[in-house]
Amino acid sequence: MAAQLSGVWLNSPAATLAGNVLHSRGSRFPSATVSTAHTSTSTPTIQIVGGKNLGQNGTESSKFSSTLDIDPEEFDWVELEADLYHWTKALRPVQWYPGHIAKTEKELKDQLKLMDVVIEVRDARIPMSTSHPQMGSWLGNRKRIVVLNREDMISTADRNAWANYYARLGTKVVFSNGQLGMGTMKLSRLAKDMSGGVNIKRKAKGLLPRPVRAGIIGYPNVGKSSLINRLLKRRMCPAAPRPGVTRELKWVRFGKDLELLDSPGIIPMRMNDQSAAIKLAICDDIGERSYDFSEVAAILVQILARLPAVGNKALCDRYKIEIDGRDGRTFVQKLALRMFNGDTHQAAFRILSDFRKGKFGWVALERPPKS
Ligand SMILES: Nc1nc2c(ncn2[C@@H]2O[C@H](COP(=O)(O)OP(=O)(O)OP(=O)(O)O)[C@@H](O)[C@H]2O)c(=O)[nH]1
Repeated sequence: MAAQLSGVWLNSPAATLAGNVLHSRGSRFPSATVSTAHTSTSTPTIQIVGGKNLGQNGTESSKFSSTLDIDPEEFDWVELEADLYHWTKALRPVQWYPGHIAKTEKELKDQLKLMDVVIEVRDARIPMSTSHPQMGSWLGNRKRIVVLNREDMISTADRNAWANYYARLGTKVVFSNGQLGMGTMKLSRLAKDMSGGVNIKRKAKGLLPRPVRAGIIGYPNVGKSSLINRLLKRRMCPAAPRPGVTRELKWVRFGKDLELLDSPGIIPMRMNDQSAAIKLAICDDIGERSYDFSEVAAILVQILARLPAVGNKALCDRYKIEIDGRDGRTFVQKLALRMFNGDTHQAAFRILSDFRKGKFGWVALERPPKS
């Protein structure tokens, strides 16, 4: 079954960035060579820069030109995941399970029987980490649509990879932008089409037709309420840039033939997968009290340094700090010393918020398994 895709295929800055920086094929992890090749003494002041400006004196670009010589499509995501597993093992575990989530989980299970179709919203940057491990058993054979929201925050190549993956699985997928509304009409049409059988059965029993009921569920902060608000063109559900804003389940009507359930974000009681937990923290999809900013930013630096669409060079260009091998912790400390009077929390916050704002280009932190 072909994947269902929303209309707009964006040429993201990440794709452009990757296109601009692909020089040649070379070592698999060129980043390791950079720290020994560069000395920091040539950087007089720290300055945040964006775009393609390669440095204050124009020479740094050549020193770092070898950091991105890997074909993004050849990148070994499995190896990155394996490293991420080891990096996160030593850290304090990230756990977040506020009381309202336990309550929601229970209520959602009760409401499931009312739903004709379940719309599972995920963060397009981390579709695997925003997939609840128990979702399959809760839903059983229920009709399901997977929504990859925040499509604006990934590259075209990321999007194509996920679209192909879901097409292979035969899963209905819609890419959406909950801020601007892209994909929402497609989603409502698909929900109605998939549930058309409900009213055929009702008619056969002599019952009047009723609106199709679609439950919108997913991790915190992935954009569930925003999608509903965009569809309704009204702010019916609370939405804000932090996890845990929606606290109550709420059915709202869209036209005469669709009802949507907005629900608070759910997350496993115990996050066994700490790589996923760190990615949730990086993407701001988990309460910020649950993690240490410096640790999470250090891991983010290590991930970004490895990603072909970002690499050491983008980090160095932005902060005018070289990365020592793959040591994100030292990078955060150096940034703290240079810009924030030694305050690593502030330095970490800057790196995380730069990533969340797309200052390194729009890149996904996950790609689907190859087969
Ligand atoms: N860039 C971008 N931001 C989005 C998108 N969708 C939603 N947002 C933003 O993400 C934040 C969270 O959106 P919400 O709709 O509150 O998320 P939620 O899933 O309902 O969150 P909970 O209440 O925690 O369950 C808001 O600041 C939205 O403006 C999108 O597609 N792209």
